[in-house]
Amino acid sequence: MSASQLESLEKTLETYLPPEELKEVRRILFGNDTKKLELPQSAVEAAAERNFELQGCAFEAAREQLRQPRAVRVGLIQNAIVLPTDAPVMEQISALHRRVADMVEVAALCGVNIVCFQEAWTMPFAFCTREKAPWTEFAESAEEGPTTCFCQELAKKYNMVVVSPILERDEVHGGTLWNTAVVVSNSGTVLGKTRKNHIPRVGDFNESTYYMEGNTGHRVFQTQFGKIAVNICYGRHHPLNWFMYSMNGAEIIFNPSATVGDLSEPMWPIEARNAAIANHCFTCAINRVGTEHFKNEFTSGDGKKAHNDFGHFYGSSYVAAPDGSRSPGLSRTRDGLLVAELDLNLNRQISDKWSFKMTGRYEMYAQELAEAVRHDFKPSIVKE
Ligand SMILES: NC(=O)NCCC(=O)O
Repeated sequence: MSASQLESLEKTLETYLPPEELKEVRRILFGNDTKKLELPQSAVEAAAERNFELQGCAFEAAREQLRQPRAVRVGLIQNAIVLPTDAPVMEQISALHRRVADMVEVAALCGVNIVCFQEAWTMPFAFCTREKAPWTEFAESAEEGPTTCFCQELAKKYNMVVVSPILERDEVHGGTLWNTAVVVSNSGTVLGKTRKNHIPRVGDFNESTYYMEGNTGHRVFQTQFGKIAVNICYGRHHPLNWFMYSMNGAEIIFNPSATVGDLSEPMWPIEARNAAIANHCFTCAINRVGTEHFKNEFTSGDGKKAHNDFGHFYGSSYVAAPDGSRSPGLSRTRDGLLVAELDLNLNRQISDKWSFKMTGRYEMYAQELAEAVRHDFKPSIVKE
């Protein structure tokens, strides 16, 4: 069986394990079971008609005496590109707008409050080619570009916060390019933008040809539905990156990504989940699906043969909670919408239980880190 044929880990476990064993395996692998979220029949039918997977689950928290539950519904959208990578740029963008609009409409039927798309969602993930044309033409203004205007319409129409990760062109700073997530409030105004802090230089992910390390720090966006942050793709390998969003108060951290099986699949289920545990918050990891073919061959700089594709983007988008539980993953092969209801009260409940924010020795780390980044740093090693 090829990597792109396996539907999902959960489906394989369900197919082959007897029910009692499956329950135990699920408990050990995935933590407390999430509740299945009943979704409207109209949404289920629309998803089937539009050929994408729809899953719903709920993370519950204990009832408290002084606080009401703080239920918020997030929607994670994963999708394949619609047109071939050599179709005209504007046609590719418009086709993706139409596809995602169809999926957001279903998210609205499911009562989603905050929706997040995958990294660089308006384009093929062409950074592997290291060619500038035509890929830089996909870049748009974060404030006024056609994609942001499109998201503003969706946000207003559905009273939904929209997190839209795009390739940004910043005309204020000489037309520079950035890997940026635009956060559009449910009122339709652009709340702000946040840029990818870390650039991969691994395998075919050589994105430094296109944009620089982000300069927006670890900002958190206060929305009507909670405080959110966006840790874009490769940032998920950096525990301190998650940590700093959490330090600024993030209750939900989205991780819009583009990554392939050969490179990262065993790490995928662990990293965002571990971040949720370590930072007492919810995390939402989103990855695109499909295999994208490029006209011109490129090499990975590893002595192997040149090729025309990255390999298989394995989807598997999921939500993780601060108690270590997680949602089922979306398919490895199909477009999908995951609707998860999160009771944000769980963050403080788990924080009160495990107290990582109290037991963390931040002053000590800060002091030692400040020393470690100096050019004349001497590692603290005790020798005989
Ligand atoms: N887009 C991106 O940052 N990909 C890097 C590969 C990975 O982090 O798995």
